[in-house]
Parts: sequence; C-alpha cells; structure tokens
Amino acid sequence: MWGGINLLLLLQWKYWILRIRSPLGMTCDFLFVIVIAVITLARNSTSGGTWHEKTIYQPFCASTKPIPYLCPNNTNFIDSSRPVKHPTRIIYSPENPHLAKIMNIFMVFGYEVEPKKNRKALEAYFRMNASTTLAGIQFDDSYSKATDLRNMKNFKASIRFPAEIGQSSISNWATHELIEREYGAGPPQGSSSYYKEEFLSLQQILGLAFIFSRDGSIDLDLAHLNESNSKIAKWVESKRFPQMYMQRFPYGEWWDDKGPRTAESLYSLKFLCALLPFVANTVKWIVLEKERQLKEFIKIMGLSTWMYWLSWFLQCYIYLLVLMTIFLILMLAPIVKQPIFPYSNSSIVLSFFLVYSAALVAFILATSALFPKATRAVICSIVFRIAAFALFNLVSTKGMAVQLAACLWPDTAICIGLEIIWKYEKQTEGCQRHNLFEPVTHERNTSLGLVILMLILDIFIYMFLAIYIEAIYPSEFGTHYPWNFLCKPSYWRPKRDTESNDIRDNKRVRSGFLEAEPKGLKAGVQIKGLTKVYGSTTAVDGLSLNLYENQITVLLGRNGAGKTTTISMLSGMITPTSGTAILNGYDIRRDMRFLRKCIGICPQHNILYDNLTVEEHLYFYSRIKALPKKEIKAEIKSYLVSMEFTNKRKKQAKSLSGGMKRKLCICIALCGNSKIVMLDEPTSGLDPNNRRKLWDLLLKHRTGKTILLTTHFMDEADVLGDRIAIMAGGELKCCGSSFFLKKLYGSGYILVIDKGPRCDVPKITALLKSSVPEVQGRLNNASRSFGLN
Ligand SMILES: Nc1ncnc2c1ncn2[C@@H]1O[C@H](COP(=O)(O)OP(=O)(O)OP(=O)(O)O)[C@@H](O)[C@H]1O
Repeated sequence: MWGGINLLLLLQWKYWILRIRSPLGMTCDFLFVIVIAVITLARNSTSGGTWHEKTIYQPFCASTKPIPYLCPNNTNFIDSSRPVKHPTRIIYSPENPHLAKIMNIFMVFGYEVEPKKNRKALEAYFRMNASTTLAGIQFDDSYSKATDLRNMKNFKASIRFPAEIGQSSISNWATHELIEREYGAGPPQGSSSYYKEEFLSLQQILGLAFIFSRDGSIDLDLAHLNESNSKIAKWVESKRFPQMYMQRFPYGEWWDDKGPRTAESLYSLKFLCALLPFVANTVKWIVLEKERQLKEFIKIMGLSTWMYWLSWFLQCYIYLLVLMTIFLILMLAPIVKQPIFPYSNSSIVLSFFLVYSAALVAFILATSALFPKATRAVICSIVFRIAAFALFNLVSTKGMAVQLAACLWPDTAICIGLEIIWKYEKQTEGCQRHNLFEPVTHERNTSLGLVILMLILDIFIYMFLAIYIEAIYPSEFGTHYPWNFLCKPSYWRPKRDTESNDIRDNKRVRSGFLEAEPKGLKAGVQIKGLTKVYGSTTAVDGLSLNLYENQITVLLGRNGAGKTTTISMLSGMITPTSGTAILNGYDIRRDMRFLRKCIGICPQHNILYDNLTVEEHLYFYSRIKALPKKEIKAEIKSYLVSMEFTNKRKKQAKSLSGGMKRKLCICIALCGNSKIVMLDEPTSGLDPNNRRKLWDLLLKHRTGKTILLTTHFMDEADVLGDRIAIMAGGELKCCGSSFFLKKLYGSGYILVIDKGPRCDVPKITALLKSSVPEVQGRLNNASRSFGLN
C-alpha cells in the first residue's frame, strides 16, 4: 500500500518537473482559461440587464373558429392574423347512432367527422393518417351499445392529438404543471399550444354537444348547416349558456440579466475552447512518452500498467483542477458586477465541474491509448472536442435516453449540464439541491443529477478502456494480450516455471559448438526457441540459451545478427513470434508484469527524459525499482563517481553529449539492484577511457545479477564475457567461455618473433611452454609464430 502511494508520489514528482520545465505549454493552458473567462465576464457585465413589470394577460376566446355567440364580448381571436392551417378531419369511436348525433355538431362548425369501430381502430387509423387528421375523440368502447346518452351519469371522452403519438413538435405535454417550467425567459408571447392546436376549441364544442344531447331540444339539420348554426346561437342565448374564455396565468416581475439568456450554447463552446490547449498538450505528453519508448521503458523498469495510468490520471486531474479553479473563481465569485452563475448552489456547480474534470481526464487517457503518434493524437483530440459540441447541438432537442447516451462523451455531458444550469439561472432559481434530479423544463427531462451520474460512469468506463486498449492494442513497442485476456485464469494466477536448465531445440547448432552447461550455477534467464519474424525477415530464429546468475553473457554478432531483437523480446518491448524465455522464473509471454521490477535495460538508443537531470534520472529509476530511500543517495553517488558524472549531475539530459547520455543509460540499467540487466551495445559512442571504466563497473556489479550484453567488439566480449554466444543471421552459432571459443576456432593470441641468424628456437619454445603449456609453434623462413590459447 505504502509502496504504491510512494510510487504515485514519485511519478507525480516527475510529471510536475517535466511540466514546469516546458513553460510554453503551461502558459498556453493558463492563458486560454483566463482570457476566455475574462472575455465571457466582460461581455456579461457590459450587457447589463433590465427590470420588467408583471404581465397580466387579456382573456381570449378558447375557440379558434369565429363563433361570436360563444364569446360575445371577445371577437378578437388571438392569432387571427396567423390562421393556423390544420386538417379538418376528426375521427371518433365507437360507432353508435347516438354518438353520431352528438358528433354532428362538429360538422356545423366546419369539421369533417368519421366514425371508427372502436378504440383500437381509432388508434390504428390515427397512426397511419396523423398528418391528415386533426384529432380523435375517443369515447368509452362500452358506449357502442348505448341507446340513450341522456341518462348517462359520467360521460367520458378523450380528445387525442398527434402529440400523443409523437407526431407533433411538442413531444411531452406537462399537463401536471400549473405554469410553464421554463420560467425566467420572460413572459411567453403569442398563444399557447393548447389554443394553437385547437384542443381548446374541440373541447368547447364537445362540451356544447354533450349539453345539447342532454337537453334534446335541438335537432341539427345537417342538410342546412347555416340554419343549424343559428339554431345553436338561439339556444345558447336562451339557456344563458356560460361564455368560455381562456386567460394566461400572470407572469411576475422579472429581471432580464441578458447574461445566460443571450447565448447559452455559446458559453459551452467557450468553455470547451478554454480547455483546448490543456487537452491537446496532455494528449501530446502522453503519446510522446509512448512514441519515444519512454512509457515502455519505465514499464520495463518496474512500473505496472495500472499504476502508469493512475499516475497520469492523478497528475492531469490535479492540473486540470488548478485550471478549473481559476476559471470558476472568475466565473462564480462576485468579484465582478455580474457573475455567471449568480443563483446556483456553488457546491453543486463545483461538484459538477469536479466530476467532469475526472471524466475528461479519463477520456483523454483512453484517447491517447489509441494513438501511436503524438501529432495524430493531438489533431484528433481537437476534432473530438468540436464533434462533442456538434453532438450536443444534435441531441439538445432529443429525449432523455438520447441525451444520457450522449453524456457518455464527457464534453457533450458538460454542454448538456451547463445548459441545464443556464436554464435554472434564467428561472432566477439556479441549480439547487432540491431540483438536482428534477428536469429543468418539461421538454428537457434530463436533470443535472443524471448528467453527474453519467459523468461518474464515464470515469470508470474510460479508465477501463485506457488500460484495456493498451493491453490488447500496443503501439510499435510492448507486448500485448489477446482481447479476452481478462477471462484467462493464467492472467490472474501466473505459474512460475520450475523447469531445469536444459536447453531445448538447439539442433541447428553444429555439434561441438556449444560448451557444456556449467554445473552448480542458477540460470537467471532461460531462452527457449525464441523466434521473431518480421514479414519475410526472420530476425531471430529459434534461439535457445541459458544465462547464468553472477555472470556476464555476451551476445556477439555482426550488424543485423538479431541481438537487439533478442533483447527487445526478453525485455517485453516486442512480442516473440514463437518460443519464449523464462526470466527469474516468470514466462515473458504471460508474466511480464511480474518480471518488470527485476529487469534493468540499456537499449541501443538512449531513452531519456530531455528535461530531467542526470541525478533526477538515477533517483527516479532507483525509486521505481523500490530501492530503499536511504540507500538511494549512496547509489546515485557511487554511479556518479564511477562514471565520472559528478560535475554533470545537475545537467538536463538534453544538454549531455552522446557519450554521456550513453553512460547515463547504463547507470539507469544497473541502478536499483536489478536482478537481470540487459545492455544493448552499451559502449557504442564511448571513448576508450570510458569504455574501460564501464568494463570495470560491469565486472564490479555482476555479482547477484544476470547480465546480458551485446557487442560487435571481440575484445569487449573477451574481457567481459563469462560466456560468449555468437549469433549470425538470427541463429545461435556457438556458445561457451572465451577459452572454449578460442580453442574451438584455434585462434588465441599469436606471438610473432622475428628470427635472427642466431635464434635458438627450442630455447624460446621451452621458455614459452613454461608459462603457456599448450603453446604451439609454427615455422616460417623469416619468423616464428606461436599460438597462445
Ligand atoms: N521492426 C523491424 N521490422 C522489420 N525488420 C526488422 C525490424 N527490426 C529488426 N529487423 C530486422 O531483423 C534483423 C535483426 O535486426 P537486429 O536489430 O536484431 O540486429 P542486431 O544484431 O541488433 O544489429 P545491430 O548490431 O546493427 O544493432 C535485421 O535484418 C533487421 O533488418
């Protein structure tokens, strides 16, 4: 537990140093946030506001038809200037001659009437012909058998409109609301949809029809509709039929602050833009680390995948919170005339932004896991942000399910959430605890609470995706798992290999070219038929070899022999095509994550953080390898002294010479008590003095380690190699101690002596034999040469 926390702190330390040492990116991040916040505020403050008196509406006649006797004092029908063109067909159910009589009255008022057998038939017809039918009037199906409607106590009828079957622009009638929920946008103008869609009109006529039928005094003459009309007018007057008016609910005094009202979605866009440099920079950092192999390198050096992502998450989250705090302080604090969210509960707004920040970071991590190259990733991250805003505009008129689905994209979720807050602000109520899960308007039934819950879900989904994508879809470097690796028991319970040191599958090596395996030594690395094929090139072909603890094994070979590929496979940089290797008891195909703590590697190309110093590199990797803190100082000092780095300790890697970078990489591989150390051509680029120093260092440190070193240089192999394996064309050609190989190839040191006329050859031979018993002499006219194996 403490180890994990320490590692997290260490990674935070590293990330912060790197961020701070690239001030251009940081300046951009902060500048965008501050400038956009200030512009928004300035616009908000200058736009001012106006105070409006309460609005009392005039009553109006419910009927859309000019029927003066229904509203004698008000012939001024609202919206008369804009005649609404609706179909005139009304259908009703069930079929019954008495109902037909009631329905005749609609014909008097200019509607066509058509009966349907029952409710089902009405609905079916309505669905098919919604555009050509004004409404359906649905009586209870039991009325089909009714013989006298006059004695009926409860007369039931439903007026059904296309809205009910989703064929209208208004998808959800909030009939339980007293007034429109979107209060604060100013008093509603024009007529309500109840009026416009003729609902009120039909209801009024239906009521009239029912009273008629009860009264039974009028028989409507459908052949002479005008006469019927005047009959009804007379009847209305004689019965003193109540006049029916509608009046809108008064609208109270209100403050038009011009702020949130002006451009809700523009605020969301500004907000997305404010964080654009942060998103682009973060994606760039993460993918660059992968592109430069640093990610795979620190993982090889012992960092687990989940720890890697968690540390990025924390670092980005903390950084984003700093940016967000600045943004919110500017937006929320009453330091200006008009803050952006004057009414909302600050803790709710704050929680919303906190959760969004976490979801955004998780999304960034998942996005970065998809891309191998930083430039592509940065471009896509910008495109994604624009797409998120487009998606927000697309779903803003859609229902709850669609909007919640869109919230799976954190940037769309923040736009939806912000819009909800703006709407609450418009209502001069703001987002509060009590309305957190309430839809802000009846048309928008997504609530801020639900958006926050979706964002929490996003955090888990995207963190999982980042780790999963990375595991199954590696970049150029790194091993990968099959897509279903989580279901495989071997992933969760690795088996340590306890096989003997036997070498399998080295049949292709000519007999006698392999020295017998040393007795009594423990193999730290067992390579078993390791093969790597790149297209038509077989880089390593069935390599089998044991590397022993406390020894340096040298892989010797020409360019292209397969040495680097071998090291890359052993360290988990690339996946073998076939074969495997057991390192410290763990199989590289399955258990790389358990192995990493004990591997130290110096790749062929220097993999360093440009902006970390020599000392910081050694500190960082020693701590990754879990070296106790009190030993680290001494460890760093010893490497600085042995590699003559003391005066360069504070230099950043980017300012070191090539040779110095190489030395630093070697020190990194050795530091932190790595059990298995792999050095790929470590001395390339070093001057003779430094080469010699490195040899001494390696010989000093081989105890307790299994060291694999590749080189082109025979002398280096001779000095360092306890065992030397020679590779060519990807295959192992021979392996054994330096002595074994020299004997095998018959070429040790040759001592050539120029013979003078009085040269005593037997005497010289005897002298040499006393020191090197196996000395063999070869005669030549002018000289005498001796093979000293
Ligand atoms: N990513 C790759 N794609 C295709 N072929 C590759 C790749 N990496 C290596 N090879 C090929 O595999 C063979 C072995 O390459 P490798 O780098 O392992 O050799 P090496 O012994 O390390 O050479 P050097 O001493 O030059 O580093 C070469 O023929 C090389 O061209």
